[in-house]
This record gives sequence, C-alpha cells and structure tokens, in this order.
Amino acid sequence: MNLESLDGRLLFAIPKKGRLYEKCLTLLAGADIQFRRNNRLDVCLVQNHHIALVFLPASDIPSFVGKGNVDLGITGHDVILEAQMQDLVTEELRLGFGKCALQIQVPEAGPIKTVDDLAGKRVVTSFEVLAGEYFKEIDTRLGLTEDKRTQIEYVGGSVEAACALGLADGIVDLVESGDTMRAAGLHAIATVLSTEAVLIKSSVPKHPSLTPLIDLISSRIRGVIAANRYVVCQYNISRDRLDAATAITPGRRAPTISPLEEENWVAVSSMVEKSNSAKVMDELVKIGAEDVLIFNLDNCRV
Ligand SMILES: Nc1ncnc2c1ncn2[C@@H]1O[C@H](COP(=O)(O)OP(=O)(O)OP(=O)(O)O)[C@@H](O)[C@H]1O
Ligand SMILES: O=P(O)(O)OC[C@H]1O[C@H](OP(=O)(O)OP(=O)(O)O)[C@H](O)[C@@H]1O
Repeated sequence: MNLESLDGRLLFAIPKKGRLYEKCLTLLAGADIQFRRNNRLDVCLVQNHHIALVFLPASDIPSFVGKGNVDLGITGHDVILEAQMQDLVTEELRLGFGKCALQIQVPEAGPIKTVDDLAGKRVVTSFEVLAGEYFKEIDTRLGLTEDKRTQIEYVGGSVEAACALGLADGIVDLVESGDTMRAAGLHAIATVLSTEAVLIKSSVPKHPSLTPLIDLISSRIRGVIAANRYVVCQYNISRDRLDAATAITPGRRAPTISPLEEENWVAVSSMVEKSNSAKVMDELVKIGAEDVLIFNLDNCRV
C-alpha cells in the first residue's frame, strides 16, 4: 500500500490494542466494513468502502480526530476528557462497551478513609489532567496553600502498584470488575467519572465531502448496537387485555398488533431491551399472554 492510495479516503481510527480492540473488530464486522490487517501495519484499506482504518493507541485517538488528522474514531469517553478534546470532537454514539469508572483508590488497611484525608498527599495516575482538576477543587475547598497541595504524579501503567511501592498514598485509575484494585489491596473512596467507548468525529470536519459516508457508517454502527441491545418479543393476547400488555411492551415507537384467526385474540410484536426480557416475559404471562417468544436480532436500522 502506498500513501497515495489513501487519497480521499475517510480515515477511521481504531484502538490498536487493549480493552477496546476486540469489541471494535466485532463492531466493524457487524457494520460490514471489510479489511485484512497486516500485523506490522497500522493503516489498512477497507475493501468495500472508500475508507482506511488507522490503528492507534486509544489515548491518542481524541487528538487525531479533534485536529482533523483522521475523520472518525472509536475511543473511551475518559481519554477524550483527559486529552481535553471535548470541544474539538463530537461524540456521535455511545457504544455500550468499555464501561468502567475512574476512581480514587487508597490502601484498604491504611489510615486514609476519605478524599479529604488524601488531599495534600501523593497521588499517582495515568490521568493527570482529570486527577489534577479533581484535586484542585478539593484543595481549594480545604484552603490548602500552594506548598501543601496534592501532588499528582504521572505513570504510564501499573498504576495500582504505586501504593505498595511506597510511591503514593492513593491512586486514580479505571475500575471495571474491581479485581485489579482488590488484588493490589486497594479500595475506592470516590468516583471521578463513568466512561464507555464512543464513536467520535471532528466537531469541525476537515473534509465536508465525507459527511455522507460518516453518516452511513454511524447509522450502520447504530444498527449493530441496537441489534445487540434489543430482542423482539412476540406473543398472543386476548383483546380485552391488550392495553395492559402494550403497557408492558410499548416498543420503541409502538408495538405491531395483528389479528389472529381466533376471535378476540391478537398477536403482538415489539422490541424490548435484552437485559429486561425475562422480566417482561414474566409480566406478560402474569396478565394472560400466551406463546410468548423472544427473537434475537442479527442487525437492524432504528
Ligand atoms: N477494565 C476496563 N474495563 C472496561 N473498559 C476499560 C477498562 N480499562 C480500560 N478501559 C477503556 O479502554 C480504554 C483503553 O484502555 P486500555 O487499558 O485498553 O489502554 P491501552 O491502549 O491498552 O493502553 P495501556 O495498556 O498502555 O494502558 C480506556 O481509556 C477505557 O476507556
Ligand atoms: O477492575 P478491573 O476489571 O480489574 O479492570 C481495571 C483494570 O483494567 C485496566 O487495565 P488493563 O487491564 O486494560 O491493562 P493496563 O493496566 O495495561 O492498561 C485499568 O487500568 C485497570 O488496571
């Protein structure tokens, strides 16, 4: 591949490794974005669209998109704020994965119990901007003078080891299951923010002619996300209980209701959240619904 072959292509940044990588590949496959990635190359051409994928560290993607070096990207909401790119990038879509929280953590057995106890001490983190802003507010509230302010120190990884190594009194790091935190003998005393993966585009697009393709890709990805999130629930119910039934399954816009050959009975079909589907089925059965079926969606446009 030579660089000329990138001419005019929409550049789409994808995390090159880490927590978001596999999920992004699944999303691209669901949106029928076809490519073959050579392991040594961080840029690859999409075979069935005028797009090139650019594999970058998740934390670099906000500034690449914000500065218009690439047109579209997937990364964490947390790293957009950390890169201070929230005004230059637009969050087009929440993707429902990469969910975790940036939390203040201290040794479980130690004397520090609250964020106020930690203020003025040493904090190690990979999120020095967000941690800095957070503690600036606390320091100000507590009236700590310049020389007594919380010391924020940056490390690139293995943040959770900092307290045990005697480098920090507390850390600011991402927590999902809490396994890493607990294994390091730490516990959370406050949450700075909650985050998930997002699809982003530049707030001021450098190549306006690419806007229709950006919209097409966004719409396909939105469909894949919705297909993962929703199932179709179908059941039969007598007409006199229809109001109660449609209150349970109102659908995204409205449920589809079709008459059955049997008098006074209708079939209802409606999208329901997958995470809520067992409860919805229980409630439908309780009000007299019969033949309650749940179907997975392969893909959809909503
Ligand atoms: N445990 C987790 N659960 C869910 N999402 C996470 C988790 N850890 C990180 N993320 C999300 O994935 C993004 C990338 O984090 P990840 O740890 O994969 O970084 P990375 O690119 O592998 O860099 P490095 O390994 O050098 O820290 C984070 O900014 C966050 O949005
Ligand atoms: O609460 P948990 O489910 O244990 O997840 C939290 C861990 O996940 C992230 O690191 P990751 O494992 O991606 O590797 P990294 O430390 O190399 O970034 C994060 O930095 C935490 O260390």
